[in-house]
Amino acid sequence: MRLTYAAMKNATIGFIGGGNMARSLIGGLCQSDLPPASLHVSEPDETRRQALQDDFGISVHADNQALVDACEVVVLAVKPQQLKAVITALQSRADDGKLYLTIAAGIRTDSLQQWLGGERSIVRAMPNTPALVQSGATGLYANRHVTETQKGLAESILRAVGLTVWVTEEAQMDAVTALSGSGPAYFFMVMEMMEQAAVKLGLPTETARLLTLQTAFGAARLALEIEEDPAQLRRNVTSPGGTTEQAIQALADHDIQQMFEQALQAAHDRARELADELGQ
Ligand SMILES: NC(=O)C1=CN([C@@H]2O[C@H](COP(=O)(O)OP(=O)(O)OC[C@H]3O[C@@H](n4cnc5c(N)ncnc54)[C@H](OP(=O)(O)O)[C@@H]3O)[C@@H](O)[C@H]2O)C=CC1
Ligand SMILES: O=C(O)[C@@H]1CCC=N1
Repeated sequence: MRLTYAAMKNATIGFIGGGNMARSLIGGLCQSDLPPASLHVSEPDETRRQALQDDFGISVHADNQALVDACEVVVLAVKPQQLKAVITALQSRADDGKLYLTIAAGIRTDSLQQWLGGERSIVRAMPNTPALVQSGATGLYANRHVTETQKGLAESILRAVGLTVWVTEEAQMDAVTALSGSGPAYFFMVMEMMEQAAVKLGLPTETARLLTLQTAFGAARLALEIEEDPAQLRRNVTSPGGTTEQAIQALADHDIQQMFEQALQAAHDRARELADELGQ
């Protein structure tokens, strides 16, 4: 995909909804060399709106329509349950050339197009909160009305805050949601549990946390930078007859693989349910 980074720098990008994920994306984008003047957000909660303006120096709106009128890329960052009401309240012409970038879990581009009316350029994206520190991972899917230039623009925006991957079938976005959209929560939970277990073994909380976080960071960095796959990297830690072997056996005894399969399946199925419940 040819990157249109210059196009991104000249585009006005507006977020409808200034909650957790929008804040992560906005924070990450502000650390790239995107001028804050090109970023807008509309958010009903005044305190949250003010905080976004104070923290990032971006333009804030109480009114979604004012934001849509001002921006060529509209990022739909409200909860899936809020999306239909937000979109159907907007006035926009089908030929206005705007790119709609939805980050809502589950909700399909066909539903959005129906609510917006007419043929619309819609990119469905599933980012994650590490975007705030420019270490995000985003899956992307474009509907058939999205031009190559708009695809480049969407990719540039998400690429500025981390890694991007296009999927070819929209259904795959529910798997991306279960894996990398929700994924940071699984790793944070493992960190919480490892820290608590280490405290029970006698380490001070602060020491346990530091060692946990650096170990998570080091493991991820090693897996990203070394050719060996995660299974081999795990074997490299596991000395025969040693300590890791016992820990891995204890995890296998509780069928941790099946637990992860069930967890990702549950997240995937919830994305489908959200689409079926809310997509009409
Ligand atoms: N959190 C995450 O890690 C990820 C979230 N997503 C997706 O991002 C979207 C947002 O999630 P998240 O940030 O967690 O949720 P939040 O609830 O934190 O953010 C949504 C924001 O939109 C505001 N809002 C509500 N109604 C309107 C309206 N009419 N106009 C403008 N803004 C409105 C909400 O206000 P109020 O709270 O008052 O309702 C809230 O501030 C969801 O669709 C989710 O699926 C995708 C990837 C990862
Ligand atoms: O939990 C959720 O529904 C959202 C989507 C992916 C991460 N958070």
